[in-house]
Parts: sequence; C-alpha cells; structure tokens
Amino acid sequence: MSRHVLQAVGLVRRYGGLTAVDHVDLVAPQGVITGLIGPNGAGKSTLFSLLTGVEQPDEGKVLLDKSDITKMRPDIRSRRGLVQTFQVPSLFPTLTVADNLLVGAENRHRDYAGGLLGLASKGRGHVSRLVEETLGSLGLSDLRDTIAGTLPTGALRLVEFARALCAQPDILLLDEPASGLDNDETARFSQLLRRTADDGVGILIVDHDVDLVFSVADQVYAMVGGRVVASGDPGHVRDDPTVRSVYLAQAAHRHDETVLKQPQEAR
Ligand SMILES: Nc1ncnc2c1ncn2[C@@H]1O[C@H](COP(=O)(O)OP(=O)(O)OP(=O)(O)O)[C@@H](O)[C@H]1O
Repeated sequence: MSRHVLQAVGLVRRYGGLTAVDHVDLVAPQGVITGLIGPNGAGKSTLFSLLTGVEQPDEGKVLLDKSDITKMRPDIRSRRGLVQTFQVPSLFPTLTVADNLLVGAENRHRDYAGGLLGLASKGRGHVSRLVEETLGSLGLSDLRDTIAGTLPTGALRLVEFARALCAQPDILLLDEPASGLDNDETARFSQLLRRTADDGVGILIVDHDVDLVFSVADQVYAMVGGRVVASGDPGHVRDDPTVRSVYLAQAAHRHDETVLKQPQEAR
C-alpha cells in the first residue's frame, strides 16, 4: 500500500515587504502526527492557509502524494483527501450533529465532475453507516439528534473533528483544535488524535498549546520569522537553542514557568 504524504516545497508567501512564510519545506506523512509551533506572527497560519489552498504561494509548491496541488481549490483538495478543521468550528448551527456529519461525508463522496448530480458510486447507505460508526467511535451517539448550535465548546470541537473524519481524510489539517478545551478534554482529545493517526490518517496540528503539541506529535516543526528553525522529533526540537530562547523569553514575559515542560512531563 502506498503511503499518502503532504509536502511543502520551498513555500514563500509575502505581504508587501514582509515575508510571512520564507522558503518552508515540510513533510506530513500518513499515520504520523506532525506538530507546527512558533510564537505569534511566526507564519503558522499563513503556512496552514497555503497547505489548505486558502492562500496561494508566491514561490514553491504543495504536493499531495507527489501530485502538484498548489493551484487546487480547498474543496477539491478536500475531495482528494486533504481535509481541514477550522480555528472557529464551522458546523451548521441549525442542523443536528448527525446531519453535520452527513454533510462532511457527502462532500467527500460526491462525484468530482458532478457535485450537483448527487453521490458517487458508494451511495447513501455507505455514507449513513459511516456517520453512525463515527458517532459511535467518538462517543457522540447520544448527541446525534442535538442541534449543533446548542453544544458547549468541548462537544462542538469534537463534532467538528468527527465531521472531518467523516470526509475520510488521508491527511487532516487541524488549526487550533484544542482551543477552549479544559485539561480533561485536551487529554481525551490527544488520545483521539493518537488513535486517528494509528488508524492511518496523517495529522498536521497547529496549536498555541505547545505542551499538547510536544506530547502528542511524532515530529515537530518550529517556525520563527517565517522560517523553519528546527524540525524533527519533539525532544530534539524542544532542546533546540533557538526554540528554547523564543519560548523561554515568552515565558519570562508572562511569568509563566510551565512553558516547555519535558515531553514526558507534559504527557
Ligand atoms: N493578510 C495579511 N496581510 C498582511 N500581513 C499579514 C497577513 N496575514 C498575516 N500577515 C502577517 O504575516 C506574519 C505571519 O502571520 P501568521 O498569522 O501566519 O502568524 P502565526 O504564526 O499564525 O501567528 P499567531 O500565532 O498569532 O496566529 C505576521 O507578521 C502577520 O502580521
């Protein structure tokens, strides 16, 4: 079986005189959790937007399984298996949880050429089964008929994640998925990420919670000033002098000594 992989090759994005993303190379393979960290303004969101197709690079390419998808629209990328969740959950607030998942599932299974012609060969039965299985495996069955707009943040984030899973991603891009979650919810969420990666999905996670990223990721990219300053296994990146100086400076600024715990402490 070939492994799916998302690649950034020499990506550059400039805003006037500012280079927000500066010749970034990144590889996010199937079955691996890749973390992206960096202080405010480092270029994480811009890189994320280049990968999802929301923004176009000035230079460089985005490859999915070696195909050049740089010019491809986000919705087409999603049907190719590159699925994203949003910083602000993008559920339909007046639909039930199950119907939100159905939309996620149908998006993936719609015919490439004939979005309006209905579902492709796999059909509605398959999609309904997928929704019920996903609700069950994420412990959301009791919420299936709840109107999404009435859910608290923790449940909302889980449903957003469930909807992305229903699109059967090869690679899942998660933008701040843990924001607004309490400690217990974050711990449960990281277990869910691990299970999803073990099931073969590649995950790229951008989150301000560096402890979460260091504890859950298999590999981490650290950005500063638009550039990748360190990459590799979490321990290596955490010990990198540039990364340490940036985060320790932030911690000192916030009088916060919990930043950059050892990965095993953060687990
Ligand atoms: N649309 C835009 N127009 C002009 N400058 C922009 C735009 N988007 C981002 N920038 C600038 O590009 C740089 C990188 O921003 P970006 O949002 O990608 O960083 P970030 O690492 O995601 O930061 P944060 O953690 O605060 O979200 C910043 O200096 C930002 O001000």
